Amino acid sequence: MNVRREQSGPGGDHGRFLELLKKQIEANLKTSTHGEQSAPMTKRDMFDLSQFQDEYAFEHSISQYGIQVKSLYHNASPAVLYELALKYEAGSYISDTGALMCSSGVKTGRSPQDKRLVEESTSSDDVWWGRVNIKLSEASYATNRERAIDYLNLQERLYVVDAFAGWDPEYRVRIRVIASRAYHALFMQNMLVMPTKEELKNFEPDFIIYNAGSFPANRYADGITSQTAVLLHFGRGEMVLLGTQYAGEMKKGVFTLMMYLMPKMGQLPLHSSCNVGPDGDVTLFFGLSGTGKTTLSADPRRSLIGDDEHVWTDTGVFNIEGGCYAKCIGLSHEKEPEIYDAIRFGAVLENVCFDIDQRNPDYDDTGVTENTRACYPLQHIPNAITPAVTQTHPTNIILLTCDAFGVLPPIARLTPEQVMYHFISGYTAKVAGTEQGITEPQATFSSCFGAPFLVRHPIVYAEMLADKLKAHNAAAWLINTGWVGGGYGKGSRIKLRYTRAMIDAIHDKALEDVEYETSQIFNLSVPKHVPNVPDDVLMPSRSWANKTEYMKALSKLSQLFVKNFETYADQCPPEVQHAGPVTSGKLPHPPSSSAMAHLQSPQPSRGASPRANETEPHPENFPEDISKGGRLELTGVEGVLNGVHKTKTEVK
Ligand SMILES: Nc1ncnc2c1ncn2[C@@H]1O[C@H](COP(=O)(O)OP(=O)(O)O)[C@@H](O)[C@H]1O
Ligand SMILES: C=C(OP(=O)(O)O)C(=O)O
Repeated sequence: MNVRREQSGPGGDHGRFLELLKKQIEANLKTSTHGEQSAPMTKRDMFDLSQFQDEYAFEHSISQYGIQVKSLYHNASPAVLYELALKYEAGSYISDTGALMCSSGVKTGRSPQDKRLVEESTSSDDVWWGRVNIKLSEASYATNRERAIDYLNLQERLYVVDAFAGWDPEYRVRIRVIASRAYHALFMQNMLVMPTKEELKNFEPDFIIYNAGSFPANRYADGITSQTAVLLHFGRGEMVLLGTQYAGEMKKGVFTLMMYLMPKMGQLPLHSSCNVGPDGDVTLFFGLSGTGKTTLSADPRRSLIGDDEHVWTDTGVFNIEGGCYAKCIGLSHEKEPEIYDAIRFGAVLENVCFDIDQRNPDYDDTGVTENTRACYPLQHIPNAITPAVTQTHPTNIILLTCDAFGVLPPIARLTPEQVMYHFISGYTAKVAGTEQGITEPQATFSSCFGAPFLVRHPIVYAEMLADKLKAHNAAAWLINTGWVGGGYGKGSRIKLRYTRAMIDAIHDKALEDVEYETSQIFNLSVPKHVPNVPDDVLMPSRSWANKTEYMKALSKLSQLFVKNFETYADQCPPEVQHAGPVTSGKLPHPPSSSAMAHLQSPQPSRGASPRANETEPHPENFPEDISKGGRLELTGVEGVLNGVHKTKTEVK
């Protein structure tokens, strides 16, 4: 739809209806008396009472929130949004392949420290309060909400997007975005699932995003600490954005909503990508931002379901989103052809530098940010499946970690207990740019590989995953897409083609009959050979030139794992507690009971059984305290539990 709507002035609802009717009749008359002979009326010109009713209902609905702007662009076509962005939004251009290039201004990544959840009666008991979910009072929310609406009301024109979060009609949520920028509207039209004309009729949103990101928050309001505010109110079904125009906040706001809602419906939301093989086998790739979900799920041999946010339901998996949001840094046709070619008319390029004459993007230029992005509809990927739903349960679960210490093997097969341990731990690195203030990879524990988006306690999601794994017997793998041969600054990021070869080997079942060896400390089962990957890349103890440095880094990382897991240990069965690194021959925590207690220890039946590796040096040969000298430090937000720490969790 490409509808520009003029909103009513005084005269009340009835008056407005008549006014609309009059306008339409005049337009029809003009068309039918044009020229000597009656010009044929287009379908759009024809009197259509139902269209009036829809427009009327829409306007009525918008005005209920106090929005009084005259020009509303409702689910406008990409072409119209392009024109408006180019005309009114500084820093907007068309790229040589037809993408809309936009600037998000000062904020070029998410602002997790400015995210707040309103403490209110309908949701408060379910929330994992702490540093991820920081409380905000109703009063402070009201102040900032009003500020956002006041700002939106000052605009000449606003953009409204009505669309769904979720491809499965049973679980989808109706989202309305009200924004002051055409770029934000196009972004969300790509990222949400657009309704059909029929579905748009009587569309009453469950959740509204007020995006007033070009205007600062009131930093003197109680609980607000900067001019940026990313506010969620589950009771009201609302999100308010002030002081950030980074479009990723909206999509992650919707994901946060799904992280809250889906467990209420007994379904498991995951920060993961998903694709399907020619035989219908489904793979989920879990990972924090920058670990490779988008890159690795875009695979010419497999069909894409989605690149970032999914729900594993009782019947299969559905994508929450209608599009992808890929990182562009270092993008080339050679390395990532599907993503490169998806950047064409309809796609949004965010904060990408380009040649001023030719308008061709320079994907190597980090002049604005390292977090340059492309957002495009799923349909821009040649083998994407829409509706993005599969009725099959996953065969493979791949945990992606970007290890900036460079000590985790590039690929390891996990036992069910190890999956739970690593899922709960969520060890990875934040890559530069995705969050404000992160300028180089920082090691972090981001529970469930998505701590910034968790609403409930991580154990809630972990227990649901344990149930799914038990029921569907998926094979699980840990893939380190981070550093090899040394940590950040010394080693190098593992070549994408090697990671792809490992993923291919998983899908080709080429790792079922190879020999495995066990890595020390982490006790990970590592294949000795992977087709098209040099053997010496596979085991870190061999890929590091300096073995002493390696043992120091290994020892340090394992200590960090143990420390981090202390927070969760009392909620996990002994098998899961013992599935982490063993640093001193002593197991860190006493056994306990939990919903995960059904997990049993034996290795999964697939493939050859791992064999102990006799060649690796042992860290106890390197007794120095390396925690002082390490180059990488853990950042604080993830992995640290604050506030409510539930001893018993249940799905509500
Ligand atoms: N071995 C690798 N595996 C996956 N991605 C890699 C690898 N090496 C470099 N990269 C780069 O890392 C980035 C991964 O980003 P992306 O796939 O968007 O992550 P996510 O979807 O998890 O946020 C891409 O820019 C990709 O080119
Ligand atoms: C958009 C984000 O995530 P991803 O890179 O996973 O898309 C983000 O973390 O801001």
